Amino acid sequence: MNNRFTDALAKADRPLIMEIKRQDADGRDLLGARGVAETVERFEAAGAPCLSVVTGHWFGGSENLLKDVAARTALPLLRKDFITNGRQLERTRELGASAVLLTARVLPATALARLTDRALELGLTPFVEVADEAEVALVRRGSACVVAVNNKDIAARERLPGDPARSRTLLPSVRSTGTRLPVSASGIADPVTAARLIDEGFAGLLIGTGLLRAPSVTAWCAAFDAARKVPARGRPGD
Ligand SMILES: O=P(O)(O)OC[C@@H](O)[C@@H](O)c1c[nH]c2ccccc12
Repeated sequence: MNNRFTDALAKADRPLIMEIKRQDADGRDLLGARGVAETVERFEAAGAPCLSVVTGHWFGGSENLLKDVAARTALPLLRKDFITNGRQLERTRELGASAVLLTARVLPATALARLTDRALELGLTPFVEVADEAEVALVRRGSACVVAVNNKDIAARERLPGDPARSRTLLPSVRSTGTRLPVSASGIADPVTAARLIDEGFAGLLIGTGLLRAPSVTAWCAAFDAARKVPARGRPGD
């Protein structure tokens, strides 16, 4: 099985899944003059272990964006979209991703189970996003998945601010799914909040807007490293 995404995240000193997203949920541009090429370079230079690419049209994404990013980097890629069928999973692999978002909030339980199995069959890591206890209970084959708590509400199209307290509350049950990679996702902009989530036991964080709007990704990461109680080993640039 292809575990490139999970291996890279598990080994990372700075376990930040940096996200490339064209627009926020209100249609405001997030890439600016930098465009895709420079954004990928900035994230790679900051030592990202893997990247997330939003192909969902709510956020200005497309399959071409994933193709474009895959052509520019060898880092493992997560595709973020609203996946509902097996054909989209096959396409995700063809486009060069090694992990795929499955959103518990928008999928019937049977579909979530079927898509988890199919993703694993195809060698894709399911990145299962949950927002409450009932959704955590739907996760299957957790030990083969990344299980991520979404701090924002996808049903409100992520227009409301995120609340990292949701991640804290759900961490014990997320762990009980068997995942070795609990992740906190969305609405994390401040490096000190990010550091606390890692100190509290999250194996990774998924950050889009916060890093895309940061004047310097390197400076953001330095502030994150400095705020961590357990320092990262052998950081790039040390
Ligand atoms: O930009 P943020 O607040 O850091 O959020 C990132 C990510 O979690 C968000 O883009 C996202 C969460 N669920 C999704 C579903 C589809 C597309 C995108 C998403």
